Amino acid sequence: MARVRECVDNLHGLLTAPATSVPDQVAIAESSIGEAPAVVSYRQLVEQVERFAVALDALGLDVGDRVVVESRTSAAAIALLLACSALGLPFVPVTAEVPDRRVQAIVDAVEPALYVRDAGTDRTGVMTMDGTARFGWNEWEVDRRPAARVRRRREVLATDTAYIVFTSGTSGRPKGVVMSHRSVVTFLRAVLGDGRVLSGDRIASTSPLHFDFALFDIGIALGGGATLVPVQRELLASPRRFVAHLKANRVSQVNGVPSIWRPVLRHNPELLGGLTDLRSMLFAGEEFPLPELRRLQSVVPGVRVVNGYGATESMACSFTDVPNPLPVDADRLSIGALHTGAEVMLIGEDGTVVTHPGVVGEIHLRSPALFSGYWNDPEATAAVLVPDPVDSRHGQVVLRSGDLACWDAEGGLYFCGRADAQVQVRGNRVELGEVEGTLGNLPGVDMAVVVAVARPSGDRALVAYVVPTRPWPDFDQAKAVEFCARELPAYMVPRRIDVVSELPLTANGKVNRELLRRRATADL
Ligand SMILES: Nc1ncnc2c1ncn2[C@@H]1O[C@H](COS(=O)(=O)NC(=O)C[C@H](N)c2cccc(Br)c2)[C@@H](O)[C@H]1O
Repeated sequence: MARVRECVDNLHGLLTAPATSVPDQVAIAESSIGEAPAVVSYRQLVEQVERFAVALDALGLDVGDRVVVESRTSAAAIALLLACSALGLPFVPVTAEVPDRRVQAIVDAVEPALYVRDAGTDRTGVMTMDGTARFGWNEWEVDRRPAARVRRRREVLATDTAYIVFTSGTSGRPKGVVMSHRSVVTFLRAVLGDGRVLSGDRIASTSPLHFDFALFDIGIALGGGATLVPVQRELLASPRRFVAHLKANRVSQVNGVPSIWRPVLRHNPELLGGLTDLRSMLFAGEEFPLPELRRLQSVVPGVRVVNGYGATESMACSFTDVPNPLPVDADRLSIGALHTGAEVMLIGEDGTVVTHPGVVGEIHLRSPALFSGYWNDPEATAAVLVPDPVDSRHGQVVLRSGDLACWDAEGGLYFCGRADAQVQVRGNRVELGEVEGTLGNLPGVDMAVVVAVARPSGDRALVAYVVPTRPWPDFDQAKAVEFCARELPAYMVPRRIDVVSELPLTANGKVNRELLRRRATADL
């Protein structure tokens, strides 16, 4: 079987490089679940990668054959992903949190040559047509060998697929984001080049392996010769255990979606003050509600907070420091500090480039780290990898993000919601985020989510869900509606405002707006 050559861009090469310079540096610090060693050095990681590569090679797969890996973020899983990369086998990460129906849809779409799951999981509801195996640290068990195949390929190239990550895709049908080694390595090198990771860093990764945020964490930690500290999902629900884990591992950086901070901010914010090694936290995936962000800054005043923005289709594109402390009158965060080697254009509805401050346009990303396309979906691909709106003659495509934003006079770039989050209410365009921002200013409201519900009349009604800063015995809905009526035009005032103790989350930890929309439709 072909093995990637040293000089060819590949995740394996980038993430195992520190084994040459700092072989005894800890690569991954695992809470000692099962028999996996508590810490794994770069040398030990590379040895395990090699064992998996030999095992995979023995199965006779061909470059490009997909391997579905079901696992939590672990040293063994990372070693397996890197072994797949070395052999040019695209990995498709799934986790126990992904329901059978969705895993089946992914398996049916990618037709994996091999489905490997970590010994800790057992999933019976998924039919696979080819090879199956189980793995662990120093553990490899083939249950069903993959069918024999002709090996057509002789080299692993930078343009070969590193991974396919399925996104929920607002349209409902999951779309497989196909990322090449060249794209993801180019992106990670740029972020590392911007000096975001120091080799002594200990980076807590709180995202599930099926979410590319986890792949980002693995990429910058190992690519930067730092230490990755996986944080399992069950720890996030318990503030005491979450903080204890961060402290025990002397974590210097915590990466995750905004919701990972919600439980500790609500129940035990004082615990965060004890994290003396914590230097920075990076959030990404959705906007951080400003009341919560202010509270977070107040309990960890010296910690750098970075607003990471970007889509799986380019992994990410900007990392902007949040002003610390956030000015009192700030009602939005910039996403304008692009990593080196990327450029954003705002395109107006008329297709021209928007440069005037305050004018909203759709973010188009020019970058060498763009995805190859959606797996087996050329139409969806053509809709987002579009000709360069400035000059299409050179044939280069840019990523049409679906996100709206505007510049300010100082070059700050401000997120103005998803293009598909613009709704028409009684003929008026409403940016749901604007209504959410206003509700967020209501005293005692921690965060607010506003959804638009289609009415039989064809019009839309706005329904708001607010999370109070503390248990709120008698939320006065009339007063809240009155507050909105004073602050917003009539068509932007929610029809209902419900108090919820917490908001439903997606498998990636983002607010589950789709579920709230369904709930609002049922309630109305
Ligand atoms: N910082 C923000 N403010 C506001 N809206 C954000 C932010 N980050 C996203 N989004 C939204 O999420 C969409 C994209 O979702 S995604 O494809 O699932 N990818 C993601 O969420 C995660 C993303 N790949 C990623 C992974 C690792 C590091 C970083 Br840094 C970013 C974007 O198009 C935006 O609409």
